[in-house]
Amino acid sequence: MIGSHVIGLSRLGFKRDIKITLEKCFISDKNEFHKLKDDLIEIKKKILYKNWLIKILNQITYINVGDFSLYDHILDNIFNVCAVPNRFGSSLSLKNYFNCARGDEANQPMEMKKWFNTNYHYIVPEYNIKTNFQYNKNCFLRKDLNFANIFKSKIKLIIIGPITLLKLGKIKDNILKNKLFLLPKLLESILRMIINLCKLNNNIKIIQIEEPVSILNLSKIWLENIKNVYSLICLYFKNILFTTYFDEINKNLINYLKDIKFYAVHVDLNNNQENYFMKINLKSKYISLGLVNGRDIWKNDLEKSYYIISKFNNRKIIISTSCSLIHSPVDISLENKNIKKIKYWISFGVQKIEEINIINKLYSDLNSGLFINKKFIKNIFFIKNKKKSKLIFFKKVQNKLRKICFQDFNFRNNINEDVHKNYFKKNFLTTNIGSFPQTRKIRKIRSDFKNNLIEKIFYEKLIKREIIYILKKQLDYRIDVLVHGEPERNDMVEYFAEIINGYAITKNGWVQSYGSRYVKPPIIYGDLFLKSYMTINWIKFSQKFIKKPLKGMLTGPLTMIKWSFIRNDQPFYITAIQISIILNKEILKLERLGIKIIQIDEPAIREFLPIKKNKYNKYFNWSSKSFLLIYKNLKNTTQIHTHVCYSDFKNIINLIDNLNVDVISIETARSNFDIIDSLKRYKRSVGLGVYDIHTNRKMSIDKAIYIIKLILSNIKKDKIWINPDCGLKTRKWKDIDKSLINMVSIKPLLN
Ligand code: MET
Ligand SMILES: [Zn+2]
Repeated sequence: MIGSHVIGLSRLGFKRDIKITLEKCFISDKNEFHKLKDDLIEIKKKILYKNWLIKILNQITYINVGDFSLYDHILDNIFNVCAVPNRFGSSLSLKNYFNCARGDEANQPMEMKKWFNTNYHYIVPEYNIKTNFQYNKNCFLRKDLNFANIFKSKIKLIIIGPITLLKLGKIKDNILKNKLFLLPKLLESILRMIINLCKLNNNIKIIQIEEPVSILNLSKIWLENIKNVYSLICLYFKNILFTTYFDEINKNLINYLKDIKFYAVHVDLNNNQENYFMKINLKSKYISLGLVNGRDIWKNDLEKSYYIISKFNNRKIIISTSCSLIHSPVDISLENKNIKKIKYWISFGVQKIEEINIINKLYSDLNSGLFINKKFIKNIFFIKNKKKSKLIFFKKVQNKLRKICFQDFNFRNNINEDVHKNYFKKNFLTTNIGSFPQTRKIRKIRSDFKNNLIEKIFYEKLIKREIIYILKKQLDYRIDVLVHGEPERNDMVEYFAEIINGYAITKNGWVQSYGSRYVKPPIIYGDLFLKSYMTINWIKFSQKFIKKPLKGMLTGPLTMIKWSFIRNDQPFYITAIQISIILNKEILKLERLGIKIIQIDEPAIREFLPIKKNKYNKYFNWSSKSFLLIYKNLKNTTQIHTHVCYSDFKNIINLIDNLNVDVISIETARSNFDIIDSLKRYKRSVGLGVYDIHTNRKMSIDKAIYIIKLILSNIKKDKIWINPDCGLKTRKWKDIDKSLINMVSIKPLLN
């Protein structure tokens, strides 16, 4: 058998075992915390134990220590080297670890950011001139290593490399000019840590140092430093597994690394990248092939994997997942009838580990017993079965796709601005982004209906009652353009996915988003088409009750894809176009109903941006095309809004411009000067998200006015709308009442 390993494993437990205790810890006082802590550690041990056992049962060469985290692995690594931000003091306790992640009475939490192009958020390290790295002798790794001794297995120690730890961090003072200044001390602490941990447990046979920043554009000075750091590390340690994932390693970096004697270099073969990696010439003894995709949910095509391996026949190889399995749900065997029809095409985390075992056996001994051959044959069967399944291909959809031509992309070139102005004559129009508080009552109505406890008619009656309440509230606040409030939607993507054919919803397919927050992305498995209209019923009803304009509310194709698991048998953009065709039908129906404004949310538009700059244009091209298709045959008098949930749109301002929407609503509550600058180039209307809905604090009138006045230097007042910076579903009525009154009250102060 050749060697095998798994880059990382899910930390949720099979049934989100850790969530409840974790969340209790977040809100507990000192005494309670003390008691809860022991429970938490017990749960963690159970999860670790199961994770190790799965690997052992599947004959994976190494069990992992260092891939578990109670909140986030970057935060763990910050604690490993004592880089706690000053405002949280120097304590390395678990309580302080949670304080850093969640904030405490006095301090803002550390920032979170999306982990490369995934939906996982990591905690952003903070540095300043005084950051004093040291090896934390009580780091979590130590305890986990002790515990791992119950198995006598070979251990793979996992840490985040010093370059990634620095590069992803933020400088928090005005003195430190260059993060690389901190590198020597950081490197020293990491070396000390590895030496100490290896002394502690001599089952550590291999050290996975993750440097995902290797896929980014790196300046010469960073490249030189990576070379120096790893030359030194590999001088001390002969068993370093240099680990990259998500994309190709930066070409220039390969030159810098070519003489370093790594034990192995791990590469992600997820996107047909084998040809790229076949050619790279590194001195590592082994190449670790990330064959089993850690980011999708499809069965590995074992035949294809075998073929890829054969291309590397001049190298010594180890077999692995492309990246950590935290991006994939835990175990398909927990699924019930919801995805019964497609279950045999799917692999979640546990099944992916089994696949590594099969690939390994296949490769090592083609004549291995009947058992494995059986699994291989079964795999070939299911892969073939999927390729021609009637569940996937629908002639009607395929025909529509084939017929799409240039004229179908409505560029909205001849928008009549005067018509738009005639509907809404005032400057600084106010509106909302869509959702309103999801009260316990609303959730119960939905879950009762789902569990067949109430009839459809009754369910609709109850939801309509909620809509009326939300509409009345907005009239009280004197909002100009109203929304129905989305009480029928749990999660916006899941809501639409339930209605669209070709989508499946899992029961337990949870994936960590951050800390104790998990998401359950629906699965797109086949051609997408509508079973019925998706929003019309609710909008039609709402419209009857008000004279003021009502905004229709849809989710765009990019978000529908990015927040789902998608097909691996066709490119993204084909799936996007299928969604756009559906949205087109819906939007035309809304127009026919007399809805004059329609919002198509695209909160994931930025997350989709490829990692490599040279892929930006391709993304801009297909994503804007799919958006323009939604407007096919739409009148130019219907006003289109979109909403994105972040302010950092420096790199995508051109893309947003190409969507040809009339109004884009963005987050400005935590505004910085970057947005104001970016807006200089933007010629259309902008909805300013002046109310920060991510905290339960009341909206500040002064701050909002200050920001709007700054923005007025770049955008005319008849192009400015005022709104919260996202939907209000996570807020309570008592929080939003005052804030929305405040929001409307700033209008007269601006005119
Ligand atoms: C994550 S963006 C959310 C937009 C959606 N319309 C809402 O208001 O909830
Ligand atoms: Zn949003």
